[in-house]
Formats: sequence, C-alpha cells, structure tokens
Amino acid sequence: MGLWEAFLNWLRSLFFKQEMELSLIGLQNAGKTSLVNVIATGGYSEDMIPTVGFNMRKVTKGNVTIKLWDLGGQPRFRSMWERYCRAVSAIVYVVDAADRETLSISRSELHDLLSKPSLSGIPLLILGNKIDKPESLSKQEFAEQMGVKSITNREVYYFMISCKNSTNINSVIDWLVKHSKSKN
Ligand SMILES: Nc1nc2c(ncn2[C@@H]2O[C@H](COP(=O)(O)OP(=O)(O)OP(=O)(O)O)[C@@H](O)[C@H]2O)c(=O)[nH]1
Ligand SMILES: [Mg+2]
Repeated sequence: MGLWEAFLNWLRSLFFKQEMELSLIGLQNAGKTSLVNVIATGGYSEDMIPTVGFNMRKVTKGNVTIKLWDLGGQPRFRSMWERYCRAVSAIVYVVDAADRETLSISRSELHDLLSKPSLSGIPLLILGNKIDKPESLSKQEFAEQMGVKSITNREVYYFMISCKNSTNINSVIDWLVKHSKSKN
C-alpha cells in the first residue's frame, strides 16, 4: 500500500469509526442480558442465569463498536447502577412490559437513578420488553406508567420490543448507533 493510500485510510478511520459505551439497567428479569445476546448474536434463550454484579460485552455494528455494561437488576446490585452510568454515551433502561406488578418499582428505580446529578443530560432509551406476551402493555400505557413525559432534562426515547421474537431490535440498534457520536 502506498503512503498516500495509507494516509487516506487512516483519515477515513478517524471519521468513520465510532466507539460508544452503554449501560443496561432495569429490574431483575427485565431481559437485559437477553437483549445483549440478541444484539450480539441474534440468539435467544428461555433459561437465563440472573446476572451477578455485571458483565461487559463488546459488540461491533458497522463502524461502531459498542461496549455494553450489562448490570444485575436484583435489589442488592442496584446501588452500583449509578457508578456504571456516569461515563456512558447513553443509558438503556429495560422494563418487563408484561409484568404489571413490578412496573411501579421499575418506574421509581428509574426516576431515582435519573435524579442523580452525575447522570444529568445523558441520553436515555427506555425499552418495554416482552411484547410477545398477550398481557403486555400498549406503547401508550407503558409511557404513562413509566412517567416518560416527566423526564425533561435529557433526550429520551422509548420503544416496545421483544427479545424473544426480535421485534424492533433493529430500531434499537439504529438509535444506539446514532447516539455513538455524542461521546468523543
Ligand atoms: N416472553 C419473553 N421472555 C423474555 C423476553 N426477553 C427475556 N425474556 C425472559 O426473561 C427472563 C429474564 O431474562 P434476562 O435477560 O436474564 O433478564 P435480566 O434483566 O438480565 O435479569 P438480571 O440479570 O437478573 O438483572 C428469561 O427467562 C428470558 O428468557 C421476551 O422478549 N419475551
Ligand atoms: Mg442479566
């Protein structure tokens, strides 16, 4: 490869390679690890092991390398959430939209997290998962239950998804890739 060509390639890589870091947060059983698997490999399994502490996964989509912090959602791990959200390009909050019993806890944990000054302004993606289940909430009901409208100090977006059926996973990836530019 000629010097000029090498220089051009280097220049291209500067403009087109993006890196981003994300945190996946949400109550236990919401489907965070399932989402990581679906994004990374397209695989889905019913028998999942609850995440103890956290896992880190790196996934490349086109020119974007995404570093994902997949956190445990059980009560004993929730105090770590803030620490893993501080330096990220976006926070992804996953909710089991078919579990009406835990929805209010999920809402209050989300709003608690967003009230931390260290996380102000970080873009947020809220995902209502498990829409393959008949008892799952509609998009509108979900937004109301989660208090989406009251979140005003940052960019917020929400989708209804199913990791099981891969519904709307591409929209999630598109949103994430678009937000990779916010951190440099
Ligand atoms: N029906 C249905 N089940 C799902 C879906 N996504 C995940 N699950 C199931 O929900 C359960 C929990 O999934 P996980 O991905 O382990 O949940 P998690 O949020 O990582 O849980 P913690 O690691 O404990 O915080 C598993 O049995 C999954 O198979 C979905 O879209 N539809
Ligand atoms: Mg998990």
